[in-house]
Amino acid sequence: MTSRIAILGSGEVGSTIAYSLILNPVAGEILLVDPKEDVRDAQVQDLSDATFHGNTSTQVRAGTHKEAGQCDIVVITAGAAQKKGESRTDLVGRNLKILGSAIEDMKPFRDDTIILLVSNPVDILTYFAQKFSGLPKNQVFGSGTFLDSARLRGILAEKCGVAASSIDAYVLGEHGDSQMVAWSHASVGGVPLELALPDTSIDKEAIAEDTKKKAAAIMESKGATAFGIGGVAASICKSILFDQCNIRPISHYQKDMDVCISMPVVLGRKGIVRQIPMKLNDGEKKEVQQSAKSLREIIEDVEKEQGKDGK
Ligand SMILES: NC(=O)C1=CN([C@@H]2O[C@H](COP(=O)(O)OP(=O)(O)OC[C@H]3O[C@@H](n4cnc5c(N)ncnc54)[C@H](O)[C@@H]3O)[C@@H](O)[C@H]2O)C=CC1
Ligand SMILES: CC(=O)C(=O)O
Repeated sequence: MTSRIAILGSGEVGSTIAYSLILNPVAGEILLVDPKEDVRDAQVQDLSDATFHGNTSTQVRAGTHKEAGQCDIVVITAGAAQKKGESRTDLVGRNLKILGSAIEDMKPFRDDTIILLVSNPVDILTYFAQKFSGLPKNQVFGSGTFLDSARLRGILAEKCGVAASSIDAYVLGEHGDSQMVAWSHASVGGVPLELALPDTSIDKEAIAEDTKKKAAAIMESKGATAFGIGGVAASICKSILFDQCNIRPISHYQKDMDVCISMPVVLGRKGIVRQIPMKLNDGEKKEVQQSAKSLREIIEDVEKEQGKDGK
């Protein structure tokens, strides 16, 4: 059977994810779902023109929320993006409302549908998407700090003169201001960073800060980010549909803290197969807990304002 990916939101991010999925074919069909029908249809036409390069059999068409609920993967990019000076968490009120109504419109879901959250604040929306959808928690997760980790590797690669693909380094916690870098696990070619690059001076604090601020720096000049998340979301979809069992830092439910934050997991056809336990040092553990705490406070504020169900 043809695999199908629905993308909710056909704006900057949704259309770029669709484009990445066409260039690196992952699914037979991509459905774009957006209440702005004129924009959606124009994106379908434009993207269809990109399917003629001979390397893809992917079809793109407009779809409904109901059809999305029956797809293999639903990628949610619906909602507002940050304006200059706004943080991701400033979007919570606007985007939670959109998320709630979009999920109701998609019901009933196929039992094995996977929901990938991209809209911000992605960790908070992932938490509520799990509640709203009623799907198993391993099937509802967010792109989280996979994008930040890619940014970190890119910066490290440039500083060290090593290919980014040879660097293993994770940003964990919130996809946002309280994120942290798990330096104790950073390695180059499997060798701890300091051992592998003894002559390279690395200002870890500055690198972590540049990684965190990269989205804001891009937005300052071009108003939005899209290509990075386009590649990241398409790669997540590929890990799922091809059952690749890649290890990725993805936002998912943490029972002990009752939040969704990013830690490394194995990603396969059923979604999150399992978490990879990381032996963080005491300082890093504290940073992750602090990050989770800041998200828990936002969740509690939302629940206080809108009732326990967040709607
Ligand atoms: N997680 C990540 O790493 C990243 C997340 N983002 C987030 O992605 C989101 C989308 O950003 P852009 O595409 O730039 O915004 P955009 O404004 O270009 O597009 C959003 C689209 O969502 C549509 N929409 C609204 N309600 C909908 C519904 N119920 N169903 C389907 N579609 C609906 C709108 O009509 C609009 O076309 C933002 O929240 C942004 O912060 C952006 C970049 C990276
Ligand atoms: C906008 C956003 O979340 C990012 O580019 O990281």
